[in-house]
Order: sequence, then structure tokens, then C-alpha cells
Amino acid sequence: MQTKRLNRPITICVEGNIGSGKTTLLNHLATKKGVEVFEEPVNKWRNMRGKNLLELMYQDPTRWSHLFQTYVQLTMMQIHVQPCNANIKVMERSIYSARHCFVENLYQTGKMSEPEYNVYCEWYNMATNQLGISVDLIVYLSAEPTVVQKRILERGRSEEASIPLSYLQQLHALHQRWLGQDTLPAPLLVLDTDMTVEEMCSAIEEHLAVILEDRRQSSKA
Ligand SMILES: Cc1cc2cn([C@H]3C[C@H](O)[C@@H](CO)O3)c(=O)nc2[nH]1
Repeated sequence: MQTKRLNRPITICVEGNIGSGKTTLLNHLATKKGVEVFEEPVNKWRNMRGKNLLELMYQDPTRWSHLFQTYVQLTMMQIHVQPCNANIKVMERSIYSARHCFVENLYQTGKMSEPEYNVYCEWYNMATNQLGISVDLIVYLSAEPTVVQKRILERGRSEEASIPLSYLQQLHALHQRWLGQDTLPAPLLVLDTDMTVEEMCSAIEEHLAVILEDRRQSSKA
């Protein structure tokens, strides 16, 4: 990776359904020089001052999903604005997929009420318009819902034990719809989960070279 210190790191968000292999890719990227990886703060969600908000959300989404998603949004904002010593900042998911995939699903399926959704969206609009959040590349791990369902059961996270296939299909469809829009905050790189992590990394590095070149050009201008 680039040795000269960039004044603003190149930020990559790795997106994908639950169990789509993000952690495997992130762990491989973490071994690369000049890369700092910021995993999803799931541990904060599972222990917020002694309360497991993730478990509460899965047990009773109508009662707890707004609380859970507002805490997710806070913890993701904190990562977006967190200083990074490396030139390449890799995040697991983003404030964007929180809003366009998970919250959208909860609202569409009636688990989050309209006023809850509207208050959430006002926070989201302020955060994305006024906090100076910048993303340079969105990497999407595209995987079939039946494939991720198998992986989730193998991984065995207790809170996720009863996730129905329909939920994974809804999230899959919302990822496709969100990433199909032309209003994305950054260019999109779609990776298939039947690629090896090495192939995924070289595809990402190719895109990084283009972004670095653009940075060089714009810094000369
Ligand atoms: C950004 C974001 C991540 C995220 C994860 N989750 C859930 C899905 C998984 O079961 C678990 C860890 O990703 O949290 C969620 O409900 N809403 C989310 N929003």
C-alpha cells in the first residue's frame, strides 16, 4: 500500500448480508501493510451497560428495534469519524447500510413504527450531511440467502439462532435495491462469495490504485 501519509485515509466499507463472509475478508485485509480494520462493534450492542440490545431486538423487535438501531447508528458514526493512523481505513458495514437495509426492513415489516422511523431518519440525515463522513469505496459481498443461512447456523451466534430465511431474503433484496441506486456515497465493487479472499483483495487493490491516482491528480490541481 501507499507509504506516503495521506491527509485523509481512503475509507472502504465492506457490506453484505449476515453471514456473507465479511469477517473472513476483513481478517485478511487486516494483514496488509497500511490498512486499519474497524469491525462492527457487535460487542457494544451485546453489552450496553449490561444489557444485550441485540438479543432484545431479536426477541421483541417491535419493542426494541428502534432503540437498538439508534445505538447502532451512534456506534457506527463514532467509527466513521474516528481518526485512523493508516492510509486505508476499512469498516465493517456503515451508517448507510444500517439505514437502507436494516432499518428499512424493520419499518417495511412493521416492526419499527412510523414516528420511530422518522426520528431515526432525521438523526441519519443530520449525521450524513453535517458530520463530514466520507467513504471512498463500497465493497459488497453478494451471497445467496440460503448460503448465508447455512453460515449463520455454522457460526452459531446465540442471538441469531432463530433468524428465518425470509429475513435474510428481505435483507438481500434491500442490499440489492440500495446498491442499485445511482445516489451511492462512493463507487461500488461487487464481489462474489465464491471468490477466494486473495482474489477479493486483489480486486480491491486494483480499485485502490485508481482512487490513489485520483487523489494525486486532485492534490496537484
Ligand atoms: C450497520 C448495521 C449492522 C447491523 C447488524 N444487525 C444485526 C445483524 C446481525 O445479527 C448482528 C451483527 O451484524 O447485528 C442489525 O440488526 N442492524 C445493523 N445495522
